[in-house]
Amino acid sequence: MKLIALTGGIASGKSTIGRRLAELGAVRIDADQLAREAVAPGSPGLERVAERFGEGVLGAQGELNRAALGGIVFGDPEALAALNGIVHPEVRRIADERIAAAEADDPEAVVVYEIPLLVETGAVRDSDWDLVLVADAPAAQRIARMVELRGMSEADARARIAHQASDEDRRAVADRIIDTSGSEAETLAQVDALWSDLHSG
Ligand SMILES: CC(C)(COP(=O)(O)OP(=O)(O)OC[C@H]1O[C@@H](n2cnc3c(N)ncnc32)[C@H](O)[C@@H]1O)[C@@H](O)C(=O)NCCC(=O)NCCS
Ligand SMILES: Nc1ncnc2c1ncn2[C@@H]1O[C@H](COP(=O)(O)OP(=O)(O)OP(=O)(O)O)[C@@H](O)[C@H]1O
Repeated sequence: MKLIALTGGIASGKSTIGRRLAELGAVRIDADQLAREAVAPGSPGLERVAERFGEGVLGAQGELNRAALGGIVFGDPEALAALNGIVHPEVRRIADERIAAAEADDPEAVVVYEIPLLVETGAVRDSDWDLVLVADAPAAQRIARMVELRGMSEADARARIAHQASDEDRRAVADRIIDTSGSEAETLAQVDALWSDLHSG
């Protein structure tokens, strides 16, 4: 098995790269999705979140009210650390389970773990990555994408970026960088080249 960590700042093209790798045959695991599973309705994770942050973070159907919880934790580092302490170990546990299952299914599998907060959560040190892959485009371009493609305000887009690790910090842990500042076709061509490198020698 080859285990790849895929990270990048917001709107840097991670999902575009992850989807292409999956089309080429990789097993794709998405940390954001696992973080949602960790606090799914009825999960022990959600129960702990409600104990810590109060019933006000639950919706009418007992589901997580993400906006309410976001309002509490983004702006209160202690609260965010408490939330991370509940969610991240669970994400890690599920990820390890999925990675082991992929390897059991195919010992030659390429597994791509898409994790936006690879640097921020310290996960870059936690696992034995065969390759750390970083999607990289200038912040100004990513802001333009968030504004034009997602209808976000420029101020919101800037605030999201300001909360994340810096491009320099991500580049410092990269084994390979995909430059996503060009066209989407240029991004995909770099992914295809990476895939053939993975399978040669
Ligand atoms: C607080 C929550 C419920 C808010 O949900 P919401 O859907 O409103 O926002 P979303 O998850 O899209 O996050 C928005 C942005 O905040 C940043 N962010 C999210 N979680 C974290 C975190 N733990 N630390 C730092 N930044 C974070 C990211 O840059 C992200 O792009 C949610 O972010 C959450 O559960 N976070 C903790 C779990 C986590 O770390 N998730 C990230 C994947 S491991
Ligand atoms: N060269 C490029 N490479 C990748 N994506 C591009 C490129 N040019 C434009 N885009 C567009 O930029 C947007 C961001 O891409 P994507 O969703 O893959 O990013 P992401 O890093 O997964 O985002 P998020 O952090 O918000 O999950 C998409 O709408 C994509 O079509």
